[in-house]
Amino acid sequence: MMNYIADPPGTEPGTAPEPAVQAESLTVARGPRTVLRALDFTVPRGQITGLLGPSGCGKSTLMRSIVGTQAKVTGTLNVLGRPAGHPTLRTRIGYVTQAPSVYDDLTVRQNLDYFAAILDPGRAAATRRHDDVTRAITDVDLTTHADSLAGNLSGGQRSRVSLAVALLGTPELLVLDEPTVGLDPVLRRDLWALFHDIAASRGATLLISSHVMDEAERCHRLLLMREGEILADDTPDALRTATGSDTVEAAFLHLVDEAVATARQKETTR
Ligand SMILES: Nc1ncnc2c1ncn2[C@@H]1O[C@H](COP(=O)(O)OP(=O)(O)OP(=O)(O)O)[C@@H](O)[C@H]1O
Repeated sequence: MMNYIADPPGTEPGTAPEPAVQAESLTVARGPRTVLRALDFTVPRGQITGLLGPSGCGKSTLMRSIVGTQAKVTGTLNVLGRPAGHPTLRTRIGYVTQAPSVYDDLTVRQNLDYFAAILDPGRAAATRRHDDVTRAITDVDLTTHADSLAGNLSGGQRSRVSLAVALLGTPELLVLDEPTVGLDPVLRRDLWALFHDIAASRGATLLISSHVMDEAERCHRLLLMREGEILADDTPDALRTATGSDTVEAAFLHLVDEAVATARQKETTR
């Protein structure tokens, strides 16, 4: 069962804002296995936090827990001041899964119209929806493809349609699961510029997973994961300095070696 922490002291106007995500002893089982083990971390508001770690370490499971679609979650997990999965969070969070979730037989604009109508139903909302859809298509640079069938787009363009869906309704928290996989370097650079613009101009919080370590350098903060645990929770600069490394990749490898050595030491002293 999940617990809920009431707003911590210090959230009055003029004091530090509460984090976008706050986890204590967050544990998740998938099938017979515990895939996230007693995680404690926070995701600060208005910044880009990168969730980095090797394939299978639990990044998607952590993201699914935050957006409220993961079963068997225990411990405490607060999102935007509510327990994860709370119905009022639905329109406040944008979530992009690894597989683009778009309808191939609809155009880009029709896909967005459809999802916008689900988010904000009713005839009176039609004008608002039209504006939201046009803005989201512009944000992801698909204006010239607005009337193309999604099924005729490239993989990268389809990923951007999914991202545009997540941008509908101007969410406060964007959870993006490996949004740049398979994209060419120019598109990756442009998407990261868009992520920074969303954080800076709208004050949105972005949690972005990747296993490409050079993308870590583009984040304000990093959560480095390995085998269901968080190895480090800090800024790229602080991680490089603490480990005496030139890159985040080298810092990550340093931390992995340290974790393996500590585990071995524990084994031998048992
Ligand atoms: N449906 C499932 N049932 C049981 N175990 C699962 C299921 N999905 C994932 N797992 C296991 O949970 C662990 C974490 O998986 P998860 O998809 O969260 O990792 P990830 O870090 O996102 O990996 P990737 O980078 O490859 O997407 C893995 O060991 C995986 O085998």
